[in-house]
Amino acid sequence: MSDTAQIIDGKAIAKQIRDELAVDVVEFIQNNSVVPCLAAVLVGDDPASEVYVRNKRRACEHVGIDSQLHRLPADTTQDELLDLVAKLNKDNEVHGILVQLPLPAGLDADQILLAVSPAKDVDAFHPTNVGRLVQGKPRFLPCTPHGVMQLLKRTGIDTAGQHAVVVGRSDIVGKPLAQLLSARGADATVTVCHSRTNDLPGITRQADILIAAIGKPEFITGDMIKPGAVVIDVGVNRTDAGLVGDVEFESASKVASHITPVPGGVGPMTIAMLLVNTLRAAQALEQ
Ligand SMILES: NC(=O)C1=CN([C@@H]2O[C@H](COP(=O)(O)OP(=O)(O)OC[C@H]3O[C@@H](n4cnc5c(N)ncnc54)[C@H](OP(=O)(O)O)[C@@H]3O)[C@@H](O)[C@H]2O)C=CC1
Ligand SMILES: Nc1nc(=O)c2c([nH]1)NC[C@@H]1CN(c3ccc(C(=O)N[C@@H](CCC(=O)O)C(=O)O)cc3)C=[N+]21
Ligand SMILES: [Mg+2]
Repeated sequence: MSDTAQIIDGKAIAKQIRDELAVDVVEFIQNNSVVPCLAAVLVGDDPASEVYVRNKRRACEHVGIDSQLHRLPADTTQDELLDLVAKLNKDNEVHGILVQLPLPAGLDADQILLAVSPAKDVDAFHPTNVGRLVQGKPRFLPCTPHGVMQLLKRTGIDTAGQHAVVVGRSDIVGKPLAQLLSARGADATVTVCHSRTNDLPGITRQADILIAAIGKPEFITGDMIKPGAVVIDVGVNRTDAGLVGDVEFESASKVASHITPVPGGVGPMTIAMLLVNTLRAAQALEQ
């Protein structure tokens, strides 16, 4: 076995997906005389959110999808935000709606996400879309989990029968990813870990596929990884040393067979899958 893992190049794979999508967008525009459009809602001035929203809009532009940015001040009220969402729901020019999280303190994210029309819910955060996913009848796949599945698929990693360990159980990443990995077709055997898990290293060392979605810089170290495992790092943590994942890349890459870098791993895939969902929303709404 080699002592250096193969790097899974999320940036390159995301570009490949965007290039494929750009062709479909052209065809959609020719057939419908309508340009797919994503509306992003950004409340307050969280610097990380600014970066993500800027990246999302740039990616839209590259594939021929229109984007709108609705900026609201940090002191926006729940009713003002609900009004904007209602307006976007009704707007026939808008196919996808994304309310950037986290929302400033005082706003109730659950109520806002519930107000987004499920047909325009390109994040797949609405309870209807979450329920459809769990029932195996998804309309949209959640972007980050779908991005992870595409990374595995396009790297030629077969998940069937493999033990996938997901560290993290958030609604955005851990939970839906466990769902996708264990779904018929993907067929992994999934263990979900969290902050109350006993003997985490003992469990992560059993993983054929280890996914870190924790939000703690370099938390997963090489000694927690089974030799030859595939390691997917979802974490994005800003530290004094720059942007790092939830995996200590240096030690992990000596043990793993494949590993995603941060940046340039899962992050660009999340954005690519958002664009895929926006075209899908436009196709369903315009047909
Ligand atoms: N690349 C991308 O596109 C995206 C990246 N991210 C990044 O992924 C990371 C996770 O995000 P998100 O899921 O939203 O985070 P959350 O904070 O919502 O969830 C973190 C999860 O990690 C678990 N956890 C925390 N500490 C430990 C520990 N010591 N041992 C085991 N489990 C632990 C928590 O457990 P418990 O439930 O018990 O609290 C929780 O389930 C972040 O770095 C975020 O920035 C997020 C979205 C997209
Ligand atoms: N409604 C909503 N939908 C989301 O999908 C959503 C959200 N809210 N809130 C925050 C998280 C986080 N997230 C990322 C998207 C892109 C990168 C990304 O592009 N990362 C680059 C680096 C970017 C940088 O330099 O900061 C990379 O990893 O290479 C990271 C994280 C989406 N999220
Ligand atoms: Mg990344």
